[in-house]
Amino acid sequence: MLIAKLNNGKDGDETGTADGGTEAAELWPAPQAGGMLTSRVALPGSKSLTNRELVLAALADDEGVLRAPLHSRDSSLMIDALRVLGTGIEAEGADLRITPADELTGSTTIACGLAGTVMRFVPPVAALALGPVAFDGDPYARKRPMRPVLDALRALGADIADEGRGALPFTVHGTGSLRGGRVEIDASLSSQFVSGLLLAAPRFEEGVHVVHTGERLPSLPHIEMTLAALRARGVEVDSPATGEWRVTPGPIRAIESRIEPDLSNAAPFLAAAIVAGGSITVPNWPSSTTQVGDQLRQLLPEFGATVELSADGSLTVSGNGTVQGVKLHIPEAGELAPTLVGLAALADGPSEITGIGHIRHHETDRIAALVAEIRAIGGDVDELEDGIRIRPAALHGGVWHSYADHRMATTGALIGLRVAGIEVEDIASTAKTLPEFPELWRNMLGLETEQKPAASTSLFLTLPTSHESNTPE
Ligand SMILES: O=C(O)C1=C[C@@H](OP(=O)(O)O)[C@@H](O)[C@H](O)C1
Ligand SMILES: C=C(OP(=O)(O)O)C(=O)O
Repeated sequence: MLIAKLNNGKDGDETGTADGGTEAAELWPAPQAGGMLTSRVALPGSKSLTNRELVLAALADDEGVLRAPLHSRDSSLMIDALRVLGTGIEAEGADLRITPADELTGSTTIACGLAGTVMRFVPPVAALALGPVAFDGDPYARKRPMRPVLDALRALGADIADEGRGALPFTVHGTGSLRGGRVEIDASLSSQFVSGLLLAAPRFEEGVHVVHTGERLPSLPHIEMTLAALRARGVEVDSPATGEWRVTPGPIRAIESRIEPDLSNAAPFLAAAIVAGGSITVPNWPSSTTQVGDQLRQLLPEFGATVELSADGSLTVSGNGTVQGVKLHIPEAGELAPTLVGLAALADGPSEITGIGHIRHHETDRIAALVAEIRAIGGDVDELEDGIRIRPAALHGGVWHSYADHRMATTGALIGLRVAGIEVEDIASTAKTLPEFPELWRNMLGLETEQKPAASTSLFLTLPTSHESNTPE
C-alpha cells in the first residue's frame, strides 16, 4: 500500500519533522474493515509501568531487571534521560538490566519529547543529581503544564530556574540530595505531578507527604499504580486521607519486574470488534492490575460489546457491527477517552462523555482536536468544557489530523474502519507508545504488512519525531 506524502491541508501549518524542518506530513489511508473480524492481537508492554519501573530501578539499591518492557519513543526517552544522569541500562534481548549510579550526575540535558512521564517523573530525580540538569522537549511539550511540579520541588528544597511560564524549558540545579517533607500541590491538571514526587521520594531525606489541594483529581488509577510500584520494592507508602500520600524515606529494593501488556493501547483494537463486528482477543490480560485500561471490560459493554476474560488470561471483545450511544463520566480514564469518543462518533444513538477536562493538557488539547476532526468529516459534535457530546451523523472521508498525538492517530484508524476515505496524517505519531501500530492494525484486518512501517523501532534509540503543529484550530 502506498503512503501518500501530502500537505496536511492547513496553509502554513505543516507538521514539524525529526530535524525540525517543515516537510509535509504523511497521509496513511486507513484500511476499511472488509467484514467481521476474528483476530488475536498481542500488545507490547505498558508505557506507564515501563517508565515507572525504569525510574525506580535507577534509584534502587542494586542492579535490577525489567522483563518485556515497552520499546517506544516514550520509553527510549526515559532510558536516555536516566542514562545521562549516570544510570547503566543495558539490553539483554528484549529485556533491560539497570545498574543504578553510585552518584547521579548532573551537568547534562534531558530531552522529554512529548512524554508526560519523562517531563514529570525525571525532575525530582534530577534534584538528587550533582549539577545542573536542563530539560526541554517537543514544541508542544512546552505547552504542557509543569508549574505545580516545579513549585512543589522548590518547596521541598530544590533550586530550579525556568522562564517564568511554568513549563519547559527549565533547569534543575541538583545538589545531590533533597530535603523533602510536606508539600501542597494542585494536581487537577495531571496525576503525573503527584506520581513524579512519590517515585523519587524514598530518596528524599524526609520522604514526602503530598497534599493535593485542587477540587478535581484526574487519573487516580495512575497514582494507585505508583503506590503499588513503590510497595513492590519495599517502600513504605500510605494515604492518610483522600488526596494525601506519604512516602517514608528508605531504600528502594532492586527487583526483577515483568511489565504487563499496555491495556490502554488495547483500546482501539478491542473497539474495532464493536465497529466491524466479530471478535478481537488480546492475550496475557493480567488477572489483577493497576492499569486503567482494565476498565475497558466495563466500558466497552456500554457501547454494546460482549466481553469475556478466559481462564488462560485472554480478553475477547465481540460485537455485531452496531455501536450504541453512551453516557459516561470517566475522570479516572482520560487516557481511554479518544478511543471511546471515536466509538461514540460511529454510534447509532447520541453520546455524552464527560469528566475529561484534563485531557486538554495531554499530547494536544484532545477535546478540541477530537471535536475539530469529527466535525471535519461530517460529525455532529458539541465541545463541552470537560467533555464531548455527539449525535449520530453520516460521516465522510477526509484527512484526519493527529496533532502529533498517538491516540488521535489511532482514533482516526478506528473511524476509518467504517468510513471510507479516511487518511490519517502522521500515523508515525503512534511511535510514542506503540511503533508497531500500523502493522498490528493491518494484521488484525488480515491485510499484508505495508512496505514502510510508521517509524524505526530500533531498540533503545530515541525515536526522533518532533512535531510543530499539534494545536487544534
Ligand atoms: O502516570 C502515568 O503513567 C499517566 C498518567 C495519566 O496522565 P494524566 O493524569 O495527565 O491524565 C495518563 O493519562 C498518562 O497517559 C499516563
Ligand atoms: C496522556 C498520555 O501521555 P503522557 O504520558 O505523555 O501524558 C497518553 O499516552 O495518553
